[in-house]
Amino acid sequence: MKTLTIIKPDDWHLHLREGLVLKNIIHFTSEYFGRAIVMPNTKVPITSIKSAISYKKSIIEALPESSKFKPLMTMYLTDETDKGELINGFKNNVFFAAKLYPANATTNSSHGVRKIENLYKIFESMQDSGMPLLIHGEVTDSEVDVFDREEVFIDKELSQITKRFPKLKIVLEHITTSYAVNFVKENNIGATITPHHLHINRNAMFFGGLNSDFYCLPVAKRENNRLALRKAATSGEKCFFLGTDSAPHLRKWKAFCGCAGIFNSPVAIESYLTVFEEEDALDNFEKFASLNGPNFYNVPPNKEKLKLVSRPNKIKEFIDVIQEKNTVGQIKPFHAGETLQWQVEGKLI
Ligand SMILES: NC(=O)N[C@@H](CC(=O)O)C(=O)O
Ligand SMILES: [Zn+2]
Ligand SMILES: [Zn+2]
Repeated sequence: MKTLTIIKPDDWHLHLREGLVLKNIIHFTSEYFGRAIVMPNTKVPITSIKSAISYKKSIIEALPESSKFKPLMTMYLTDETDKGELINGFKNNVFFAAKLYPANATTNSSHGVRKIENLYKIFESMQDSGMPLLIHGEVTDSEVDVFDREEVFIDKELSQITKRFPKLKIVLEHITTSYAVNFVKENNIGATITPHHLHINRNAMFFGGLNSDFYCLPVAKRENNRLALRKAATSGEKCFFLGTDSAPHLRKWKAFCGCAGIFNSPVAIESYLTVFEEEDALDNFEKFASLNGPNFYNVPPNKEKLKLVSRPNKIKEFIDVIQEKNTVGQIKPFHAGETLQWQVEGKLI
């Protein structure tokens, strides 16, 4: 039996949600990842030190007993963001980073930023204090084709930001195109890559009829882009690191409104590993999962290890959301019903 032991990974882009969903899903991340950057697009977004502290407290209370998992909090930038609040929160270790959602670009982003230029003063202070800027990189103009929104964002917005703020620590989140891969490499910024964008191309959304299970934002693109992402992720290059963008939506909502987001935390490590094995790059997995992120963010890698075993691993069709022993909802995980060939030692889903 093939095994692989790596330094425990971190998830540099994660949605934990709140309340019952948070309580039911957090263990999928907290058991197998040392830290995670928690996205601030909760129903009422995390826009202040106070709300970040209380959200962090609810996450810690939801953790399994004696868990050492560390949630890293982010502040949701809006047109009204107060620079003092942001930088103070960073200097006092409340915020690990700031998150930029162009208004209405994705799930729960209606409070996002309408004119990015208006944030330039804030970016200057972030650059001075070393605070990372995490970006959902898509324009929202209705004239721009949904499949072109990442590229247009890079040309219209990101290239301006990198030019004006060359020392600002920027992560382009969940990249989906070869254009983004090249931009990241050439401009000294970082990027997260999700498991689903390594496995599916845009055909998946039309598999067996309109299929919202594979709908996320940015949407998966053409096959040539998927191949470029696989090459980037498995290259071991320092600018690319693990960020699952695991984004749970209850089945009833997903089926009803087709909301954007794929829930992959129950299978993320196994899903990535499948890709690394297929690309004959298992040797680079630890870099992508456990070393490149800490290197980018200037934090030490985790001390613990994680053992991965090559054996058939059948993934459940649904993860139940349980309240006082009753199933009150379900969430479909990525790879539902498939059998993967890797498993984190001791994990059953
Ligand atoms: N990726 C998604 O499709 N959805 C995310 C938001 C995001 O990361 O853009 C969500 O919060 O559901
Ligand atoms: Zn996003
Ligand atoms: Zn996300």
